[in-house]
Amino acid sequence: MDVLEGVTKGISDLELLDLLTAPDLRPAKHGIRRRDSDLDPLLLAAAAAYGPHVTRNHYAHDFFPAVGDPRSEGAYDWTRFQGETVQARKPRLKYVSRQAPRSQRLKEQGVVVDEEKENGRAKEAADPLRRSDNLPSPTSRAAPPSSAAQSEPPSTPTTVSTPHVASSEVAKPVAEAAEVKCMARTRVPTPHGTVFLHLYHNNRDSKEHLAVVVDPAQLETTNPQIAPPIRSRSLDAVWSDSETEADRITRGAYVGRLSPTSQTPSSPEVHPDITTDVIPSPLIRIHSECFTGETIGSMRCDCGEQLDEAIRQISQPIMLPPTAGRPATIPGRGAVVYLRQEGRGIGLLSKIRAYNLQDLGHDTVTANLMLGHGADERGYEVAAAILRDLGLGTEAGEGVRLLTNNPDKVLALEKEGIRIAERVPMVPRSWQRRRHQHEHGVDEDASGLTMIGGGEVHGEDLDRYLRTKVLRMGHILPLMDDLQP
Ligand SMILES: Nc1nc2c(ncn2[C@@H]2O[C@H](COP(=O)(O)OP(=O)(O)OP(=O)(O)O)[C@@H](O)[C@H]2O)c(=O)[nH]1
Repeated sequence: MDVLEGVTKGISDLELLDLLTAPDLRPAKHGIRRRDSDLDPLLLAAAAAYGPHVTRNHYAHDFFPAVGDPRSEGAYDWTRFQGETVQARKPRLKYVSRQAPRSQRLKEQGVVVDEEKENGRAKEAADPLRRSDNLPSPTSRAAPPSSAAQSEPPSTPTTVSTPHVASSEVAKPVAEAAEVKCMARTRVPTPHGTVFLHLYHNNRDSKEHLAVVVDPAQLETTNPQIAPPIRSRSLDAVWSDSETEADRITRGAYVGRLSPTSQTPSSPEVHPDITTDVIPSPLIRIHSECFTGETIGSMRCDCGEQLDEAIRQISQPIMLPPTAGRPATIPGRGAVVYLRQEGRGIGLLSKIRAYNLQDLGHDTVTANLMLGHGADERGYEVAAAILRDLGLGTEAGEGVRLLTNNPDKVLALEKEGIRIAERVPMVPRSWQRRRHQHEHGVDEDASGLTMIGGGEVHGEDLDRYLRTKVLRMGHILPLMDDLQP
């Protein structure tokens, strides 16, 4: 080693690699014999390129109980592990640290530690765009300290030793309410008028849920807005002392219309909780992602049509009771909360498989159950948090009119504390047309109904899907059995 050390002092890793593996090693000069390395130079170089933080020896780690035990089913392949049998169970080796965390040891030694800095949190706190600030771990966080504890001055360093508590002994975290943060907002012109697209992060999952806010009156700067603006509290909040006006405007925290000549950052004070008797509660739709229906125009379901129809209905001008000095109508207002829970929460892969089971004759509910899923695996906590952030359905503000036929959605939102003033039915366009034809004897096609795809969705698959929703999922929609297709 000493010889090598003398030889290699001051030369780079690459030169060393060259020295050990080159065919024309210069033994005479360095005084050492050439030896062919068993090691692949590329492997050596790759190993040298990694930093010291990478643990390379995982074979002794207890990743999964059966791994490495050739007697167990699924040995060496944890995906095949079927669980330990009672006979085969051997005492599990568990790594338990006997050392308290560094911060605690330093405290015990009387060293004052800036914990924020130690944990690198100071920067995170100042930068709300950092992911960890917006996406806490999917497991529940511990309940925040009580206000009394928060107001206590920092304790002086003490030498009293606190026993190190194993993580399993730490008090169980209290279930938290879903929290959301609007990361960005922008104006989007649509066939139904201008909407504001809001992108949210939350503390429940790592998905980017969205809110499509219809409130074009916010673009008007000349006429005073009669209804309270639908704006995100978390977006309009000041995120840090160092945030500039340009930062705020780039993430969409502005008022009025943004243009090269108009750039007015918003302030947290732009959220009056005004309620007025003359303006109907905003129309809201909680919509779940459906790639097939919304993107490729699948006619197995009416999801694409529902999304479009919701934005259309919300965008309709609102008639006001005639009063002197007030306009007869105001622009439509409301929102579509777009949740990334594809396939009623089972995901696209399972939904595609479910479609094949439906082709075999099973309905949408049975197909889900056959795949080991629930009929509906969705949750509405994040949707409720988004509505609260937009000041919709809150105790202080207005109630909402909810566009849905699904009674479970209404109950779930009410359970989350959302005030629902009215349920507004969502009647499929093809059923509206057929009822109209039946009642008026007019052969009317779907023109006149605006839709991104240019028409309504219809067909046997759709009718079967809608019937199942009514008959097996309790959706509130009059059936069309008596009418001709
Ligand atoms: N698993 C499964 N999901 C489906 C199927 N067809 C549509 N979906 C999903 O169902 C969801 C659509 O539900 P929503 O539009 O929110 O409607 P809903 O809860 O049924 O009730 P409404 O509010 O009355 O429309 C989307 O996530 C679709 O991907 C299907 O056959 N199987």
